[in-house]
Amino acid sequence: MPLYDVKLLCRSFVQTQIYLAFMGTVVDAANKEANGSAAEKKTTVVFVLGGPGSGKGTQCANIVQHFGYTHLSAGDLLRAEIKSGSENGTMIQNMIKEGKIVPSEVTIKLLQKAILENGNDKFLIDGFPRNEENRAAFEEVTKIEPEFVLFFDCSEEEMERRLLGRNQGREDDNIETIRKRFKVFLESSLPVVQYYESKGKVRKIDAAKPIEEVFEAVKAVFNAKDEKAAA
Ligand SMILES: Nc1ncnc2c1ncn2[C@@H]1O[C@H](COP(=O)(O)OP(=O)(O)O)[C@@H](O)[C@H]1O
Ligand SMILES: Nc1ccn([C@@H]2O[C@H](COP(=O)(O)OP(=O)(O)O)[C@@H](O)[C@H]2O)c(=O)n1
Ligand SMILES: [Mg+2]
Repeated sequence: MPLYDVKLLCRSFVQTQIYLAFMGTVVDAANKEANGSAAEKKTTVVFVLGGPGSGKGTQCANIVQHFGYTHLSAGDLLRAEIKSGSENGTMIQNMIKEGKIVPSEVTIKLLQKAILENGNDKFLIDGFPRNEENRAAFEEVTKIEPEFVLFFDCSEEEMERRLLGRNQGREDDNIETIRKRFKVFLESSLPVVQYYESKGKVRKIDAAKPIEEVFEAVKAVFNAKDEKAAA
């Protein structure tokens, strides 16, 4: 091969390498964006907390209809993970049956995936954070601070009545597990509500009232947020 052709070949090889290296960087950047943390995507998060049976899921469905949020229930995500046959399935199932809180790492991964896969930018996160570990780890991993915390306040007596009548075939809606869940709520979840209270973020709702009346109070909270944003 003439020397000239060899030089040309070498030059085109080098150019191809530079091009590939450049494209690699572009692809890396695109991947980083796709897999990036939930905070990189501008997200509004409202935590929906309250004891088991206080009406979180019921009211979240109403909020979705009226205010365009996406509802992410930590409990629903964990139950879906059991059904999917994941390697964590048995561990999650055992913890739910005992009313215990699943390690944050597992729940946060599910929440983060759901946020990133969704086109919406505002989320109701229902039943999370349920303890201090949930709260701190979510903040650390996602860097997301909740806009506010909707807290459904209801007596144990009323919550117990509702859970025993829920009829969704849940393995944890039996009196033995319900008592354990109430204990976990008082000992581990209420301190999280108190933490956000100290930051002025809690919007407390009287959840013992009928569904429609509770939703009137919920609407007032979201309307006030929208008015504040428009001002
Ligand atoms: N305000 C309410 N009054 C009476 N029953 C309610 C009320 N809100 C919800 N329920 C019923 O109570 C049960 C528990 O509600 P749910 O929304 O699943 O609560 P949570 O998600 O907080 O456990 C359901 O059967 C639901 O239909
Ligand atoms: N952040 C969370 C939320 C739920 N869970 C588990 O899932 C169970 C059911 O949660 P849920 O939010 O669906 O229950 P409800 O409060 O809606 O009745 C809890 O009792 C926990 O065992 C958890 O481990 N961590
Ligand atoms: Mg629920």
